[in-house]
Amino acid sequence: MMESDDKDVENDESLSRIKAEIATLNAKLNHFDLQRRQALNDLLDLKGNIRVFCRIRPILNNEYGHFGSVVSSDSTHVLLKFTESKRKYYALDRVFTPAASQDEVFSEIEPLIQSLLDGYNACIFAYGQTSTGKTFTMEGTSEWPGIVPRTLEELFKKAQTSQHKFLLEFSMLEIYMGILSDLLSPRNRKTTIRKIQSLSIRAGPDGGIEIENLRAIRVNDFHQVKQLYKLGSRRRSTASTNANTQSSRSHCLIRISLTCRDAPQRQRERNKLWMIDLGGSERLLKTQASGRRLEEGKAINLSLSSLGDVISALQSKKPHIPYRNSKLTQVLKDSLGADSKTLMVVHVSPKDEDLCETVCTLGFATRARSIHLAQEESMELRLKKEYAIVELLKIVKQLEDECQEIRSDIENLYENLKYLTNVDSKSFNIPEAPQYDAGDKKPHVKNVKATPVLNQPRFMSSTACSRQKTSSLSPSAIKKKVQDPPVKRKSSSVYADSLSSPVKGISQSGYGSECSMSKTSCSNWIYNEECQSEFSEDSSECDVKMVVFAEQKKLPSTPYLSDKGFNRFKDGRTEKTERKKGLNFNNCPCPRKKEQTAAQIQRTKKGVTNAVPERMNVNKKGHIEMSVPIKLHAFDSFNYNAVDENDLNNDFALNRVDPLSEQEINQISIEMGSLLVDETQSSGNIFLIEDSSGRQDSPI
Ligand SMILES: Nc1ncnc2c1ncn2[C@@H]1O[C@H](COP(=O)(O)OP(=O)(O)OP(=O)(O)O)[C@@H](O)[C@H]1O
Repeated sequence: MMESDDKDVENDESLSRIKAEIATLNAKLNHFDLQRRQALNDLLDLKGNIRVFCRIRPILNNEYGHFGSVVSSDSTHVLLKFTESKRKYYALDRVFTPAASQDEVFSEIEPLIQSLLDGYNACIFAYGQTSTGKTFTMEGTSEWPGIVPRTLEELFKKAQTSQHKFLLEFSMLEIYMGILSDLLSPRNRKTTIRKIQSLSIRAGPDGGIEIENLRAIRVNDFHQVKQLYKLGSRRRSTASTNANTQSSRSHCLIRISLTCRDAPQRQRERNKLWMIDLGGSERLLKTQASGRRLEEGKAINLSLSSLGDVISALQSKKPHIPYRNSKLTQVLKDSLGADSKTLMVVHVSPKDEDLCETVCTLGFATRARSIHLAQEESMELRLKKEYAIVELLKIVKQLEDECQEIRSDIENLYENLKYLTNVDSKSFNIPEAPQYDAGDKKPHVKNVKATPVLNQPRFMSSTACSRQKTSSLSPSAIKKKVQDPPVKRKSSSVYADSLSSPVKGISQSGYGSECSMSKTSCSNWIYNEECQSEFSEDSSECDVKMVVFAEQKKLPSTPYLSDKGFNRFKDGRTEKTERKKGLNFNNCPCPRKKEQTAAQIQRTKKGVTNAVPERMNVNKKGHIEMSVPIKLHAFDSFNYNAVDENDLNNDFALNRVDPLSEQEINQISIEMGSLLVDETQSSGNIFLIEDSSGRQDSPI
């Protein structure tokens, strides 16, 4: 008897000891997690809250013509070769060559995911001329999944291993000719765009933006979200155009809302990520679009122009941000600017004949990065910034490892509890975590040699002493040090690469001839001889005229570049070509806007806003959707717009998607011409259709 009592006491003591240890570790975890969060945010701030990448599309198998005028001169510059002597460099945050894999592109997106879990809003855009690979980058293929599926998968992985509970909701909508429609709403096969309810936008009680009646479907795992994404993608409006047989005719917006109630240290309780495959910018004259395609093109161009206006106004910290100019910018109002992170991947074509559109796209990209800031930044400051980024990356990695180690220690202790008591250890009441006193146990950032990102002269590299000094700084101190250089002071979100001479040298390039284009990008940028562009807030449709600049200075040649392009013929032969004296710029747009009368502006605006679309999901033949064999899954509830308070704190990780039984599936007629949610049969359930036809176009 005595022996058993002794054992009980011993057991109790062990239990209390383990519980106390768990509490201490929890406190330690919170402490390090907070530091990691701070370091990551500093890192992203330093990189810039609005980052712009460029992806050059590879030459496709069936493509022929002249190539070679668009090259990436290094990892942050694109070079356009207009003629032998006329070239222009564009600086971006990162340039992806035609050979870049989806993995490489995603590696730039990944840090953002942790930031999302930390409560920051984020937007990822794919921008570019039609057929340059926006959908490929965002959606990808089953073999090469793009940013959206990868981000969703990673987000779930991270949310599941986090010590906090997250509620994730998925929404998908498109903006087609100014009409907002829910891509996940229940529809029957005969639903046309006329019948689709156009969603309205309003300001929420907390000042955020709310889209009325947009479904926010709770998702518990990647499989669920994958089904929804597939459904929404199929419903998107696409059509065959001269430029692309499967051209997206709308902006497709995916929204993931994250809610976390048990992490007061998060930036906000509810935040969101937008992933947006923008409609392709087009030169309407070149595509020779007419009728509906023309109207679609105009609507896309108009809203892209408004997006450019907003990003530019945010970058230059204007007091007025013109969000109201388009539905697209209205929807994104609370997710652009402030502490939100924005990533824009602009896409360009490798073809010489698309060079004019490429100029426009890169003009848009440069504006989004805010060129005036780039010009102000000195080489010294840039080097400091690069160095600080390397240091912060190390700190973030170290803190992440630290947190991971603590998490596994906690898991082990819970296992011990379970062993001692034979009860599910998570149901134990662990005391409130005491404040963790870091003392001198703060994660020590080793004195790491700076890896110069640029080839800097030796005299500019840091000394052992200065490295020692910098490494011992806290993340915020590192950021501050870079932010507050002795000469100039600027805010963290506006760091942009400064460029040495080539940019200015080339800026006086002379390429000209009169031309006309849609206003999407070029018309809003008026280049002067310094290549400083002024921005026009007028987003109306207009023609533009080419300006002839003074003869440019000869550029120093770079080892990366070849003056030869090449032709690819229909029969597959290729031939190297000397660069011609000048490319044919007939009908080429140039970045100067032609004066427009008020009446003209009014007329064009009217033309766009009055257009009423007749159908949605139009396929090549003009039909809605297509017929495919399907499998059905049921979701437990469809209308998740209002989230139940109690649900938030309960089992987030439950798998709530139950496949329907064979019998149920048989009961449902699946001989339909579209992927639809049949309202008559659903009785509150959503039926998701999985394509079992082996089609290769689904992303995941
Ligand atoms: N990086 C790439 N690697 C391989 N193929 C690519 C790549 N980028 C684009 N493509 C291919 O180019 C074609 C056009 O791409 P996509 O449809 O993604 O263009 P888009 O910019 O979305 O066009 P739109 O604006 O008209 O919808 C597709 O066949 C796509 O598979």
